[in-house]
Amino acid sequence: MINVGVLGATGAVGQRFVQLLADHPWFNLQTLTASERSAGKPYGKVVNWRLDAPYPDNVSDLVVTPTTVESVKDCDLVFSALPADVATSLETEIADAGIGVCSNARSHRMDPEVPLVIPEVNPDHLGLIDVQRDRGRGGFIVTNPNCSTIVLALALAPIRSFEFHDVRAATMQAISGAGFAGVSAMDIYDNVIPYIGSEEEKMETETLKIMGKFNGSEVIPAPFRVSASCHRVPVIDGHTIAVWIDVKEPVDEVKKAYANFKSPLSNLPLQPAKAVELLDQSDRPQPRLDRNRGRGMTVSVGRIREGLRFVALGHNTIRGAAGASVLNAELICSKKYL
Ligand SMILES: NC(=O)C1=CN([C@@H]2O[C@H](COP(=O)(O)OP(=O)(O)OC[C@H]3O[C@@H](n4cnc5c(N)ncnc54)[C@H](OP(=O)(O)O)[C@@H]3O)[C@@H](O)[C@H]2O)C=CC1
Ligand SMILES: N[C@@H](CC(=O)OP(=O)(O)O)C(=O)O
Repeated sequence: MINVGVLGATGAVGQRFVQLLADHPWFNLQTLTASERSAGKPYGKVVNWRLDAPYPDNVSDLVVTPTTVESVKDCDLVFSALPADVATSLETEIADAGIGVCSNARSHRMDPEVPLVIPEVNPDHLGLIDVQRDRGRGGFIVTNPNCSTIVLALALAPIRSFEFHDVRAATMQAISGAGFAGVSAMDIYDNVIPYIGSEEEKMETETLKIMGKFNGSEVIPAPFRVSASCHRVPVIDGHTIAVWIDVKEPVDEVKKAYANFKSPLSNLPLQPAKAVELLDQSDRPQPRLDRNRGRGMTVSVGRIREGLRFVALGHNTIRGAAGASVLNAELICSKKYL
């Protein structure tokens, strides 16, 4: 078993980590950190469990520690669900202290030596761990993408061998993406908010890094353009994206590419049977009906029409956050980086 901790374990993403790690076959969840407000008390006493999944009783007695390097010194690997302003320096210090960091935070995603990984799309980018180690780092930082970016990149993966230059995406993003205290009921009820700070820029840059080529020392970004428009909608979980892309192949051929898409992974505990699932019904995917496919790890694609146009959907705090990080960690272990 690999000893792991969760940084920011009481938050929206932190709780998802705890849910996914409490009974994980490879990882022994031994450390939970949060802010000074929560530190020193048993997790069961400070966490306000708000997931639609049972609370894992076996973590109740773990005493929450402050979020410091010292707190995680006995861990082999930590999962970070920290606010980005806290994550930036702390994740660096933890990795420099010899511990692996799988982070959800945006802080290091675009650092040239940090892999930004989706296991089914760019597993080879983990080679950047060697680049970090070659310059003397004992541990490593590996990141997963922004929650909208990961849905878009997985939806593009089955058609990446077709020629295209221009991807346009309009998101409809769930309120859980903003954290528990993120959007008030007065703001979101009966409403759509057509602005999510920096989200469009993240989709436009992260997608190109993920779908870029790793040449052994750096990632050369993919040569197409992404243009995004991001919107918050009154959905609890599940980000939906309408996509337009200048693929010239006929719809039937595109559908075949989705139907035939095979994940390159095998035997990772959290990998879904289908990373991308093509839905035939004319009114799918829908967040309430489709976000939990593959235990929240499957991205659903539907409404493929000439143009080329389609709709993609993924669970933003599972495939878009904690689940993405845990799958990255499983890949890291299977590649013997840990
Ligand atoms: N991949 C993705 O796209 C996604 C990434 N995220 C990212 O994940 C991170 C967490 O998001 P979310 O769970 O929504 O946030 P929350 O606000 O719900 O939770 C924040 C967590 O960090 C802790 N924390 C807050 N301030 C400090 C501090 N100064 N020092 C130590 N710990 C602190 C909190 O502890 P306490 O309870 O004690 O306050 C809590 O455990 C963010 O970086 C966010 O951007 C989020 C969603 C999707
Ligand atoms: N911005 C995302 C969640 C998030 O925190 O993203 P990031 O980790 O890229 O900052 C959302 O609102 O749904």
